[in-house]
Amino acid sequence: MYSIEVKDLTKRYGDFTAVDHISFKVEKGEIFGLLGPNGAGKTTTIKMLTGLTPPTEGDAIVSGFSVKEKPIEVKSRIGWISSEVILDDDLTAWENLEIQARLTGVKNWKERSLDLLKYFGIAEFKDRKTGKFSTGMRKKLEVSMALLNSPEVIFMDEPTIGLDVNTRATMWNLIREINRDYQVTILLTTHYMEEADSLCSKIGIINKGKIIALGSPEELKSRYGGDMIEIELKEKDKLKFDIQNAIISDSRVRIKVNNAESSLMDIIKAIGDNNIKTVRIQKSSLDTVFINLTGGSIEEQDFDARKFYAMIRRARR
Ligand SMILES: Nc1ncnc2c1ncn2[C@@H]1O[C@H](COP(=O)(O)OP(=O)(O)OP(=O)(O)O)[C@@H](O)[C@H]1O
Repeated sequence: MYSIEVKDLTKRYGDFTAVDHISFKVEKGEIFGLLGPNGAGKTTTIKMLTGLTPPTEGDAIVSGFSVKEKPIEVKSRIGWISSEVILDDDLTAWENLEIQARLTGVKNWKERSLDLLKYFGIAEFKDRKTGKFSTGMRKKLEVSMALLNSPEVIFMDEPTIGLDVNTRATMWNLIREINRDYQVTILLTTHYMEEADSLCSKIGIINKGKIIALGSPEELKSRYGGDMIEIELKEKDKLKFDIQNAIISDSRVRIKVNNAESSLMDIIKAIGDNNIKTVRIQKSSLDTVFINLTGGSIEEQDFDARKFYAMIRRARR
């Protein structure tokens, strides 16, 4: 049984195709990750799946309703957590919950809110203004708000972007716990490989509006993975020959191999150990999957996004 069925979903802005005929299914109770770099089309996909923007072509059935034909029914049955600020800092946690209840038409919101605040261990702070909340508490409140209408599916757009390592770990636990305890299906977007790898039972890798690979993290790694040897050269001009499967950018050479340990000595000999500054081995990961599929890494393509979100965080303080 599926909570989400996406078929040829497409969004065009004028001549530009932001999301290009994507199709995938998310089983009930699954944590599905849409993994891709900045500008890949993740937010646009979430906006279509949550009924916020209509698709140009294709459709998706979310919680039994078409996002194209019945966006209001979809909206009332789902939870949504965006990467942007959604709490009103001048209001208390309780007041934020009340607004959410009114927006989503939840009748028994007081009882449900208290249960959720207790579940997340923040009930004692319910009358405190959220401006005084720590980032971890804010995340717990945001998740409580998304669960208020007892949704079958929760959408999370970049749920841990800009969070420090500890808060990110807290958020990962929250996601696993609500998936287990509230049996909620979760579709999250991320550009963090380790996040998709650790949390998601199934991943769709999205790049330039297209899903380029679909499967469990293990399936993707065994199908498209491989080890990566990364060598930093002392002088890049001295590299006078071609190395098979090498990606060269400035003084950095990345070489895809089946097994790093068994290929390393030959590669070092070929480059010449007097021209090598550092050597790093990366075992098969979703990063190598992405590099193998696109020729570049997600991190490199995401430089601007991270700067942008760091700026938002600074502005928020
Ligand atoms: N309203 C819009 N009008 C025109 N182009 C848009 C609009 N919204 C998004 N785009 C473009 O569509 C592409 C996909 O954007 P989207 O925000 O979905 O990407 P993303 O994968 O979520 O990346 P990010 O991590 O930056 O949010 C980008 O090139 C973006 O500039």
